[in-house]
Amino acid sequence: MPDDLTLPEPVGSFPAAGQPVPQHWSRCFGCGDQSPAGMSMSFTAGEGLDVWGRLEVAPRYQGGPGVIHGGILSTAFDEALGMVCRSIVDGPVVTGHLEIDFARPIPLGSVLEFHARIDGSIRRKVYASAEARIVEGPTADPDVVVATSRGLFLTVTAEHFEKTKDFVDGVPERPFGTSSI
Ligand SMILES: CCCCCCCC(=O)SCCNC(=O)CCNC(=O)[C@H](O)C(C)(C)COP(=O)(O)OP(=O)(O)OC[C@H]1O[C@@H](n2cnc3c(N)ncnc32)[C@H](O)[C@@H]1OP(=O)(O)O
Repeated sequence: MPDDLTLPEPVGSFPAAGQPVPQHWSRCFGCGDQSPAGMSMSFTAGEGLDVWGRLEVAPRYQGGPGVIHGGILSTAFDEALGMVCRSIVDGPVVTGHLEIDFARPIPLGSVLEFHARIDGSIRRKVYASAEARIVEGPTADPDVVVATSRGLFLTVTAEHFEKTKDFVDGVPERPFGTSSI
């Protein structure tokens, strides 16, 4: 992480603490309510430049026997880190770099809570980090961090999605948020 990062003020469009952070795109696999095969993650604004996220670990997310697939967990972190970028960016962002540390097995049937925060930004780059805890399920322990993540997100303009908008899956009824097409 660069050592000349700054911590901007929150943007006016970001919800107040404790309020839901809306999906950024209804067809998003991570958070969209028009993505039937998706993960339906939900998010709440934190007290500062942070968000809380929730994922129910469905049986279809299985990787090894009885545990979440690492790619699913990575997707959840991608979503959580992208969501927290909305606290300081009033426009689309995309993932440039994503790191995950898998600390503990996560059984199917768990409910994961994610806490993501802004570490700083410079130019178009936003650095964010997050951790996950199991808050419901067979091995729930809110004091144990089961995985952590760091990511770099780049602000982009609407033109970023221009080349792919013809490939949108379905007709979105509710296009809104930072990466609406
Ligand atoms: C609310 C939103 C929630 C979203 C959740 C889900 C998010 C996603 O999954 S998005 C999908 C996955 N990501 C993508 O498809 C992005 C694909 N990649 C790209 O389009 C491009 O590489 C992109 C936009 C990231 C960067 O390209 P470009 O805009 O040309 O940036 P570029 O000018 O090269 O670099 C800008 C800066 O970022 C840095 N940078 C770019 N990529 C990286 C990288 N991978 N690692 C480190 N630094 C990088 C550059 O070094 C440069 O830094 P500096 O300002 O210090 O010179």
